[in-house]
Amino acid sequence: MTPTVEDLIEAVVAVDAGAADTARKRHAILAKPPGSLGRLEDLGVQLAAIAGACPPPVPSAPVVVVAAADHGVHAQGVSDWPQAVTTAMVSAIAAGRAAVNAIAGAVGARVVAVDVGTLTTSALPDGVRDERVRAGSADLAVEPAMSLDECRAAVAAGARVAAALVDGGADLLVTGEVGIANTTASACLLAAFTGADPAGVTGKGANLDHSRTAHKVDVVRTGLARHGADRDPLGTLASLGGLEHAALVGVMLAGAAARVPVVVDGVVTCAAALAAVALCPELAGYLIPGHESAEPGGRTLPDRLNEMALLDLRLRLGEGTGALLAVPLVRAAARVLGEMATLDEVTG
Ligand SMILES: Cc1cc2ncn([C@H]3O[C@H](COP(=O)(O)O)[C@@H](O)[C@H]3O)c2cc1C
Ligand SMILES: O=C(O)c1cccnc1
Repeated sequence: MTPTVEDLIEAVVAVDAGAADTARKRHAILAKPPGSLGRLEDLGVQLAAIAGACPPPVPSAPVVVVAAADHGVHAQGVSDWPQAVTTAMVSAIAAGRAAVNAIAGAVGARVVAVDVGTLTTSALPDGVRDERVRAGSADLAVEPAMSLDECRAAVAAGARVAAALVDGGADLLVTGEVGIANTTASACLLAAFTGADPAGVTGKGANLDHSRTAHKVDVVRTGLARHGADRDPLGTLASLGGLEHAALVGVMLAGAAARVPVVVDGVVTCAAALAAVALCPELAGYLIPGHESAEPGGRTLPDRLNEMALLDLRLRLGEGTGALLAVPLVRAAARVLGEMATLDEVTG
């Protein structure tokens, strides 16, 4: 039976403060000046807290889940790309030819594409999981992007995929997405969940012409105004988010429920992460901000987690590319705790 959103939230337990403490103490006695591995030390502590063990396991089977969906808000002229590009990119990913595939290959991660709601009605390419809830979300500027039931179905779809991957041995989940116009929906979620002014979290996405960025901000304002301020997190996600955002919320919740770390990518996955943390505050301990997107909302999740992102490479693509590049850092942080000698051991 597919778990409900409430079941998923309930299944996430707080990370282990005792294991975190053990990791902090270990860092203090390893053969290095205490604190000298900086952000990597905090990451090691987080991995220990997630696993409930120090040293934490070194992830050996990372999987990037690329959730794909189309967006009705495209009708407002917020992206310079036709919606057909979403489906084209799903095919490219299935064929192993997208940026996410190249980078996943470089860091030893598996790529799993999940179609939660493209406009395509024909058969999906081999290897793409068909979890389509509906053919694209509605235009958030004029009506709720999804019904609550559709939103719940998309969360459940993502959770199903993540649970199956973890059952199959995945020990690090990496979030990715494609969906033309999804930076508009993301800006709505970022503004709704942080209280930021839309102008501060809305950017050019996939190179929207500069002259139309102000219009994109207006569309985000319209969506926020139409949605109302007093909705609960699931209502906010349904009204303003995309099907891929909802599916990624499910991936994050199911990953955390299985005590698997989840690496978050750029602004689109950050928007999903903020929705997920609003639904389930305990989830925050399982999220690793992989990189800081060059989009204006790039700092929202790191700020919410009170932690710097692992990388800043001026990336602004999505697909999971930035989060994947952080995978070697996650492995390194675990290896430091598991493999280094103590200062006493080396000085005899
Ligand atoms: C060829 C291509 C490949 C992509 N891969 C990721 N995105 C990224 O850009 C899109 C969001 O930007 P906007 O909101 O401006 O439409 C999403 O598909 C996102 O994953 C792409 C965009 C394009 C054009
Ligand atoms: O940071 C991102 O996730 C991003 C930026 C631009 C376009 N698509 C995604």
